[in-house]
Amino acid sequence: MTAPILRAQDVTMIFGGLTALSEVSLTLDRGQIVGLIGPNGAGKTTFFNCLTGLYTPSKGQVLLNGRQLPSDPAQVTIAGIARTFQNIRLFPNMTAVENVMVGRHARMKQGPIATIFRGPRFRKGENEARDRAKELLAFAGIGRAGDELARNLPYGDQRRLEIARALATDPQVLLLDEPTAGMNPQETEATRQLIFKIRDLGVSVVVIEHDTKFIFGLCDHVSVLVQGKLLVEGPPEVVRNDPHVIEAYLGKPPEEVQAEVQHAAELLGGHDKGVNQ
Ligand SMILES: Nc1ncnc2c1ncn2[C@@H]1O[C@H](COP(=O)(O)OP(=O)(O)OP(=O)(O)O)[C@@H](O)[C@H]1O
Repeated sequence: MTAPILRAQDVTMIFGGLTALSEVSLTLDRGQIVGLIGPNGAGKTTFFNCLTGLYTPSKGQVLLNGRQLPSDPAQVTIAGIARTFQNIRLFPNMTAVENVMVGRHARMKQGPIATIFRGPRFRKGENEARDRAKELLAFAGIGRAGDELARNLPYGDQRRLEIARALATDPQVLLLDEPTAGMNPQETEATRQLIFKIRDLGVSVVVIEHDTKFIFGLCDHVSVLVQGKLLVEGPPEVVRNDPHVIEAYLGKPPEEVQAEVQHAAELLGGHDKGVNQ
């Protein structure tokens, strides 16, 4: 068995008097898609921030390929972790291609002299970055939008553009924070297929989403955070039917939920179809 690509161990994050995360652990294997769900304020984005060097955990550690994560986000990108944000963060007045090229520059080795004088080596690097950006836009399904300003793109395409830009850094691990927020069902399904394609490239993915149906139809493994603590984790079919998870979402006590699940199973002739389908 190969070692996990990413391992967060007992990550705790305290802001003043508020414990936003308490001893949260997560293991991401190569080629795996892991989902992170939980109610508002559960600590999901804070956890991503700990995985990208934006926050240094108060306790615990994050290991990428068995090595301690750098504490600087730019170094984390170079080490192989890329992310998208809950609120889209594009350069609105740059074209789609230029936005992706910004991601590509994290990987380029242009020295300051080459950049200042814009010599042949600089131009070669820029041309390569542009070609790669176009490839990635096509991969993300928005190849036609290369010359459009980011701010003029439809919302769903902006989200895809963010993913293309993250991929331009050649990540081993991609963290997606609510990639389908605000999308219609067709865009959501297209995003699900895009994430499968990304996984097929060999990139391991962690996804935060409120849409549990999307998560259960996408992920190999799901972790549920509630009030900064890991409530349940496991395969989607196990997590989906866990009464504590249903309680966290529906606000009902586990016993009541269990009774409802039982009742529904009886009505369906003994076939438990699950509650969140
Ligand atoms: N920089 C910060 N300083 C102080 N408190 C913070 C900071 N960042 C997050 N928090 C607090 O930590 C808790 C977890 O927030 P976080 O944004 O991680 O939750 P979330 O699960 O991503 O929520 P949502 O689903 O609404 O995005 C919240 O109580 C939030 O107010």
